[in-house]
Amino acid sequence: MDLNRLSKIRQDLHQIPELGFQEKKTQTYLLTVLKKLPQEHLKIETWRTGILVKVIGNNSKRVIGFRADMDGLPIQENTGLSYQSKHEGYMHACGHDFHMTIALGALFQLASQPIDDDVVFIFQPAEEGPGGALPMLESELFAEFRPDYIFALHISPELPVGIVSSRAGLLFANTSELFLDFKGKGGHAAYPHMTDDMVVAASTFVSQLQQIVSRRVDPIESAVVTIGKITGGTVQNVIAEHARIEGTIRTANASTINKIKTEIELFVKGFEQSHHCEISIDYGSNYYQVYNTKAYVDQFKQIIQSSGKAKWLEASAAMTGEDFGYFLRDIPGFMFWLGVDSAYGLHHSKLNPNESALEVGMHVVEQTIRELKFV
Ligand SMILES: CC(=O)N[C@@H](CCC[C@H](N)C(=O)O)C(=O)O
Repeated sequence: MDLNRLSKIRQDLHQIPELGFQEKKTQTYLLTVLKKLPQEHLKIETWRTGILVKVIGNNSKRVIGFRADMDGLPIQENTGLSYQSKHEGYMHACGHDFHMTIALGALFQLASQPIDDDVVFIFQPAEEGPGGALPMLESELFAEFRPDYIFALHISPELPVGIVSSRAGLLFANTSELFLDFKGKGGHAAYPHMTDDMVVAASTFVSQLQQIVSRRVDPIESAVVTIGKITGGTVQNVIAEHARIEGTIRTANASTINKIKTEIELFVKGFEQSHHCEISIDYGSNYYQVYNTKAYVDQFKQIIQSSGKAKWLEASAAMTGEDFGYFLRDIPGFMFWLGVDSAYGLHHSKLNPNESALEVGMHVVEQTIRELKFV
């Protein structure tokens, strides 16, 4: 598949970002493209809003898996591009339009010229939340497609086009969402002493919460608590009876996340007393770390270094989360970063990846499928 075709697919997908498990238009679009491919080697099944596609090998003994995530984010796009999102308030700001396009490109190449083994392309919903990987992995349908090794990519705006980057072991963090609802007595703006003011309570809580990372977690461990959203109150001259904060916890070690949760719960108990309020905690969805299998990363690095299509860069572990970690907990494999050179990063309303990276990604995925040996 050439760059023009890849670019057309990517721009079509870019215009229809949908949230996790709502990827209906995306699924329909992908199925339409898939139906145009030579069908004799393909087995296509849908799972919720996702799709599993097997390219049946010439003489199959094993199965190779490649996963692409499908969902967008609740972000208002601000790129000014001619193919900007048509879904007001939603954007492919994490590159999943790129991931799906690259998967389709590699699938097209493989369907035209299959290898001996079967290759499964996994179009997985809901990576940003609430998490599609774990329920898909546990589904009866997935058992029919289950690969013997699996890999995936994520775009990296910070890296130039042509760079491929990964590492053995930990690549992405353990994550847990964090939702806290504050309830207390509201009232007239002029009589604060007769209220409990949940806006003051929640904002105090947010700044003190950071001390859990700085004073309760061993500094040798890595941890992040980010609050990305705070809401509360109804109007400017009424003291709020409700506020809500929404965030995420990230740690390099799976056990540290439990330590942080215990500390948050202790802190909440004391805070409820001192601020005369009730706080409910919801941890939302939790993702297991992305931990790459060394034997596969070592081979992948060799393939990249001898490919002439891309350059290798040894990665550092990052605090990003990915439910692909659940696939890697069960099935050996790896994830890698693909350079797309954007001045604005992941989850930014101006993210604008360079489309020439689509071709690099497609070649790297196809070549890896053709050359990587099972270990
Ligand atoms: C690659 C990436 O950006 N992934 C997301 C995953 C989010 C999981 C969940 N909603 C959470 O916030 O914990 C990320 O924000 O790292």
